Amino acid sequence: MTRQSALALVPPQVRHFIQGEFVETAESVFDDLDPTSNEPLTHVAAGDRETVDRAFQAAHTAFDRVWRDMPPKERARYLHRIADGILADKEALALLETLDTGIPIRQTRGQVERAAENFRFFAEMAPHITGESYPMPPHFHNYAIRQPVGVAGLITPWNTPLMLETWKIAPCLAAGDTAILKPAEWSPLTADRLARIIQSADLPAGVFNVVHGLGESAGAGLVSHPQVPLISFTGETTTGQEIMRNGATHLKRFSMELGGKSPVIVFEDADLERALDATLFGMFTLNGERCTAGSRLLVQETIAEEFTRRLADRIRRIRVGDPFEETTELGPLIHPAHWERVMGYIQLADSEGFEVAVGGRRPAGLDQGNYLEATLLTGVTPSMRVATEEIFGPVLTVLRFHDEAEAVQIANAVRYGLAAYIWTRDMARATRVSQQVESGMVWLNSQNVRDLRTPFGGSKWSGIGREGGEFSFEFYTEWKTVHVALGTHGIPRVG
Ligand SMILES: NC(=O)C1=CN([C@@H]2O[C@H](COP(=O)(O)OP(=O)(O)OC[C@H]3O[C@@H](n4cnc5c(N)ncnc54)[C@H](O)[C@@H]3O)[C@@H](O)[C@H]2O)C=CC1
Ligand SMILES: O=C(O)/C=C/C=C(\O)C(=O)O
Repeated sequence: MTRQSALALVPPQVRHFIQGEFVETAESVFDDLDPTSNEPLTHVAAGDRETVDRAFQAAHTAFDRVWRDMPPKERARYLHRIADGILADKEALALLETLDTGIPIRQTRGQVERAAENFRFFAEMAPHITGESYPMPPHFHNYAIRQPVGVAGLITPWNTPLMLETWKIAPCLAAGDTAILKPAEWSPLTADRLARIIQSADLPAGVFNVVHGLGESAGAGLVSHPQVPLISFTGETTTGQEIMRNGATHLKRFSMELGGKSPVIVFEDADLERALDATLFGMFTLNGERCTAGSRLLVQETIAEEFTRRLADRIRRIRVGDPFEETTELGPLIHPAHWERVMGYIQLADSEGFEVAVGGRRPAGLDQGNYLEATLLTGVTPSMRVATEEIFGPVLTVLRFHDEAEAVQIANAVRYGLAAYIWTRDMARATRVSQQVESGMVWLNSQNVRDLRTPFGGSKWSGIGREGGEFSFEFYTEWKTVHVALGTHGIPRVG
């Protein structure tokens, strides 16, 4: 029933949204696939450099004529209207997100609420973008203001797409910039629905635009556009590297939210029941396709056997199946190519020497689509590929450590540095380890609970810059310093 309702919401073709309209273009199209069957759901316009430039002209004009100089409170009113529109359309958005990504419906509902909250949060911040004052009596009063920069290119991935898109669009618009969103090609449906909501909110034409298409054409077109000064990117580290190379010619400003291989460190004195719940939640929700997933479990050797046994029991009970069923906990992965990639890691068991303790196969009875059992890999050592590379699927690797020093050493032995989760009742140790671990974010005795005011992002190969609260505005605005002479004090004479 819900699946039928979702199918009824799919447009016959997903089109670009430019200058407040869904536009017809003569370009080619590509298929958007249903992850439960890999049958096409619809066709999507494949934007190119020309489409990007058309969107740029719209966004640039709107920036210049309407948005940059609109009082922030008025901008905020539009953002609140968009949040209202998202909430009013919550079930449709959740259905489309589940249809497109395979994320279970109970989880996509939460993601839609977070998308609305992203708009509310930045709407409330918009009037509070302040400057700095530097009095220099008696001759000068200097001050610095933050101004919008221009047209921002927002390039987003396919995992939890609506939430991640709105996490960029909301601060971008709140800051006074205009936007061109390039959604991921594997999950374009909620971006399309969001454009309809934004159209109904009467946002001035051109302030928000969507160019669909492949990374190498539409995405690359945005990155190489000479007049788009900002690129906010979330996606794979290797893509981020390419984007930085391609954007270097025009000295773009980048925000980079990249991959992760985050450790969950469980010490023997931890509240093991809660640590178990949090490990399962952090790894297996969003189908394991979560940038901050705690995908490397580091357990102290004294409790490793018992903890791993309990973990394995719970992982066997994870309900894999139709993402529209309310009881489903793990749906199909996004795309057959991604399924192959994740399976490729599991198939390294013999050559690398680890054990597939739970899962690792297509579940019985789910022959179509990209289903995979929740998987636990044991006997993993720190240098194995499954311990160092991002798998980005429902695959948890378990490693053992002897003491605190070894835990930190293993935690830091990867290129990534997005998140870390530490479980211990010894707060002195928790504090020490949180300071030594190389990651942008740490959660102590907690799962990934979000506070939108805090800096979100990664160190090392997990990113450059931070999103969230004031940190988003650091990216979407430019400081300008103004020096004001207060009198006619002497100027050193030259010539
Ligand atoms: N640090 C963070 O906050 C987050 C990071 N991610 C990361 O995203 C990845 C999964 O997402 P994917 O969609 O597979 O990433 P991806 O890097 O393949 O694609 C992301 C976006 O970049 C576009 N793109 C690809 N090549 C491009 C190019 N040459 N120029 C411009 N745009 C290009 C794609 O079309 C897509 O819209 C994982 O590595 C995950 O860890 C995902 C969510 C949050
Ligand atoms: O909460 C955020 O702002 C971002 C979260 C990102 C993920 O959970 C993800 O990409 O999986």
